[in-house]
Amino acid sequence: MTIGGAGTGDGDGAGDGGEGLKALLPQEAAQRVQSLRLVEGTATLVLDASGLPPAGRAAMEAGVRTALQGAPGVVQVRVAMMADKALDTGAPKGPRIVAVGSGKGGVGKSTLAANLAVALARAGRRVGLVDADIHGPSQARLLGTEGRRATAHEGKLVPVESRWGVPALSMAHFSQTGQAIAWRGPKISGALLQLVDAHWDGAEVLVVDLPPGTGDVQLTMLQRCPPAGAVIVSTPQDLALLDAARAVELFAQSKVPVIGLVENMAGYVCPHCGERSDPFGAGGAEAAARDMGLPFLGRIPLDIAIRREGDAGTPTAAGDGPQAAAFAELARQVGRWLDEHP
Ligand SMILES: Nc1ncnc2c1ncn2[C@@H]1O[C@H](COP(=O)(O)OP(=O)(O)OP(=O)(O)O)[C@@H](O)[C@H]1O
Repeated sequence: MTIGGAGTGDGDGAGDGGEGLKALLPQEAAQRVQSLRLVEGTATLVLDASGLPPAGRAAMEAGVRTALQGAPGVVQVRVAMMADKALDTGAPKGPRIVAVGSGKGGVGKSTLAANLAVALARAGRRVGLVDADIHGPSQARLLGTEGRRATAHEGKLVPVESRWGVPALSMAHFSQTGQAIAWRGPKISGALLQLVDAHWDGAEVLVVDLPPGTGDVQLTMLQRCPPAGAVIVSTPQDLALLDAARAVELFAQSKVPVIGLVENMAGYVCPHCGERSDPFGAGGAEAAARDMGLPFLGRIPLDIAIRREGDAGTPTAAGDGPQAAAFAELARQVGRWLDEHP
């Protein structure tokens, strides 16, 4: 398990099958490689674009694509151009972003993002929520804003208010419930930027619920609106933890600090007697966090009430039970991290 490995440890920035490819790049691009990986036909590059004007960035990206197209083993090329925030005039300005990510789908990342946002708001923070899961949005349901439509004002979107003190934007606020959104590449990136660069007036934190994995949305986010930090969600099983390590690596390669790892569905709470058991084992995520040198932010149990309240649009964190307290504790840690990393 490596963190940042190829991009930060060995000095040449290439790894996981990327060494040979780096030699094919135009010299200036090769010097700016922060990480380069080739996994199952997809070459993923992160380049340092500090100081380059927009036209220079576009030209460098085009040069990289041309150089790698048709190279041995390469089916697809993904390029993220990272710029020093002070120099990046293209990045939307606004609240600080806390990205909530996972390596794998279905681990409860959206549930966690919604409850984290509500718990931060309850703790007195001004917070907004972006549902960056463009293909499978779920935040409108989780916050009880299904069927509501986002509006626009002076060319920017106006978030939809929820009952929980958390305004939100989701593709579900634009499409019919259940309608699939079959967008790809640039269209997805454009949608994400509009959701982030909206009228988040006065919000200090924007919780962004990322889709699972390491695709276009993640790369756009890292490139155009880099998060202040990331929270990674995993279930306790080994396989989920391996995927979580990949998500951690993506952020680490892009120099986005990982605030910590949260274990969701940790232990089962019996709805009848309230007793807790551990069908998937205990302590896996905490040990994985330790191995990766990351803070462990706590456990949220598998509790049928969390699913029921999520489906009903009344987030658990807005209530008073033990699970609300668990989300409050998570929010306290994330809030403290933000205060300590201004
Ligand atoms: N701690 C929990 N206890 C009980 N049910 C949970 C818990 N966390 C999430 N769930 C339920 O698990 C299902 C998946 O959760 P969620 O949609 O938040 O996952 P996700 O990782 O965002 O999934 P996707 O990758 O599909 O977006 C939902 O039905 C949700 O209500």
